Amino acid sequence: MKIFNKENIYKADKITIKNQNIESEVLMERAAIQIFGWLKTQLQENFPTIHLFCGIGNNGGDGLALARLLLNDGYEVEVYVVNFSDKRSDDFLLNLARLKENKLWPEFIGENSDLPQLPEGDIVIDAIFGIGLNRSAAGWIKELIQHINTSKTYVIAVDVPSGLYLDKAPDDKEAIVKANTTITFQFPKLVFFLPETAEFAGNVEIVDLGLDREFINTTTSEAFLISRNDAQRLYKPRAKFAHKGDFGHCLIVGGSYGKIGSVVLATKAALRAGAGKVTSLVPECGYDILQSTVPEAMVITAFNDNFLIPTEINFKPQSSVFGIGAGKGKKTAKFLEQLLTDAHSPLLIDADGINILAEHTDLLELLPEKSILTPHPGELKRLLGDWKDDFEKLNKAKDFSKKYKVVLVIKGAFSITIADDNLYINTTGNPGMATAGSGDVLSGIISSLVAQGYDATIAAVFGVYLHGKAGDYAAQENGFEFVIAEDIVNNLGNAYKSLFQQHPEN
Ligand SMILES: NC(=O)C1=CN([C@@H]2O[C@H](COP(=O)(O)OP(=O)(O)OC[C@H]3O[C@@H](n4cnc5c(N)ncnc54)[C@H](O)[C@@H]3O)[C@@H](O)[C@H]2O)[C@@H](O)CC1
Ligand SMILES: Nc1ncnc2c1ncn2[C@@H]1O[C@H](COP(=O)(O)OP(=O)(O)O)[C@@H](O)[C@H]1O
Ligand SMILES: [K+]
Repeated sequence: MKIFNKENIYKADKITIKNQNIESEVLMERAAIQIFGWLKTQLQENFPTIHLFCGIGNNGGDGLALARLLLNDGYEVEVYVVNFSDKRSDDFLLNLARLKENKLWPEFIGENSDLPQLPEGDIVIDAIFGIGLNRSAAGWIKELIQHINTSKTYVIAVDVPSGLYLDKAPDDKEAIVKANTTITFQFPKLVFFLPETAEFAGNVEIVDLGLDREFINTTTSEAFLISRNDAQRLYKPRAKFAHKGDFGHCLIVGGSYGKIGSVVLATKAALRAGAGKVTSLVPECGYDILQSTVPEAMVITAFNDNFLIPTEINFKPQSSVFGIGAGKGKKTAKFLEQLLTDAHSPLLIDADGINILAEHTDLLELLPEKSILTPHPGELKRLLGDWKDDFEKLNKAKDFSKKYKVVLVIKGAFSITIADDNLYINTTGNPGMATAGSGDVLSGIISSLVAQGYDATIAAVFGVYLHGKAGDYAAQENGFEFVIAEDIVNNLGNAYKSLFQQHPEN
């Protein structure tokens, strides 16, 4: 699903109004109807008091239209106009008049007003600012936002939590509504998925306003949210007469004394994700372990007991992983240099492989095009240096990916894959996956997809999706704490199957 920037969201509005030959207030009504429908479904037979805080732009207009729909359906509503300027939008004024026709006169609050009581258990609708925010909320508006945030109400943000910018980092985090749920219109917004700002949006619901399809389809965007529909399109079905040679040979290079388990996990993951053949290359101390825990894999060893040293590889894999559990000793770094120099296919570099690159930056120039790096934020920092906020981090990561022609996967909740100036944000996964070895599983999956012929960017995007989905299945039965990395491997089958189930279980 495309994530549009602010400019294109406004354009989509304009073009829809023109092509559907409607007034702008029709879109506002659609927006309000969608939120009303969502709220009604959630509340079922409950009728808590609903406090609606409406600004004076179109976000406020949405709030006023919603207040009318709720009122006419028998809900108890308290409507406040957050009266920060006299530049009211036309559709705000229209909906204010409609509300008054329905005999509801909102309370206007300003600099010297008392802040309304917000009893525990009530609902707050935040329609103060939407995408039109152009500076931080300050003064009494900030106080009002803090009043909402400290109340024990359930807060639903209309389109965007008020105070959050769409295209830059917040300059005052105290001046942003912390929503429990954000109901956003037509397009997901990037800031809802970035580590520093996701907490303000809470659960994100995307509702359809029927905006112009052709404009949406033909307008390019830099960022995409990857959900099931998107992942489904990436899947390559298997031919009836396929044989193992069709699904590539994946080489997993890693491990050191005490860290052979990482290679076991990645090897199993590569096999379960569908690679035709997998060979693992480990120091000699790993030989017996791998042969007994993963009999399906072939094993070769470096001529050293406890860590990897330069070793000749006498076959040409379709993909390779380097770095998991490898340590970053001098000889191991030399081996990475050898692999990079001799590479015939893209490499996936993870963990200590990334740490070696960060310490020997001359090796970066040797990365084969379309190689994949999968850092967690700590490893990314070693590679790129520090950043001041999420936007700077993404820009640095994009520059890096362009400079070295590689795919970067920034791991975490909502992992982000960066390639060719595009960002792909993953939606699967859960905190149960914050457990040792889950990154090793991801490396195995992505590299397996590359071996099977998936393009590197697609392998990364699809692999991250499947990994998260498998983690979701793993957590489903016994909760987050119980998940270990092996459970993610064991649920890969469920993750694949869920792509095509009519009603996936999660
Ligand atoms: N396609 C869509 O996405 C649709 C969007 N609509 C709504 O329209 C909203 C955008 O409306 P607007 O463009 O009117 O913008 P907003 O309603 O977000 O607010 C704009 C007003 O707030 C002022 N303002 C901004 N930051 C301020 C600050 N810190 N302190 C005081 N005043 C500040 C601006 O100068 C302007 O007057 C969307 O977020 C959404 O809620 C819907 O009405 C219909 C369709
Ligand atoms: N809270 C979370 N939500 C979703 N995914 C998560 C979460 N925490 C971790 N993960 C995923 O688990 C994996 C952890 O990888 P990593 O940090 O390299 O762990 P390790 O080095 O122990 O294998 C990543 O793919 C990451 O996206
Ligand atoms: K809002």
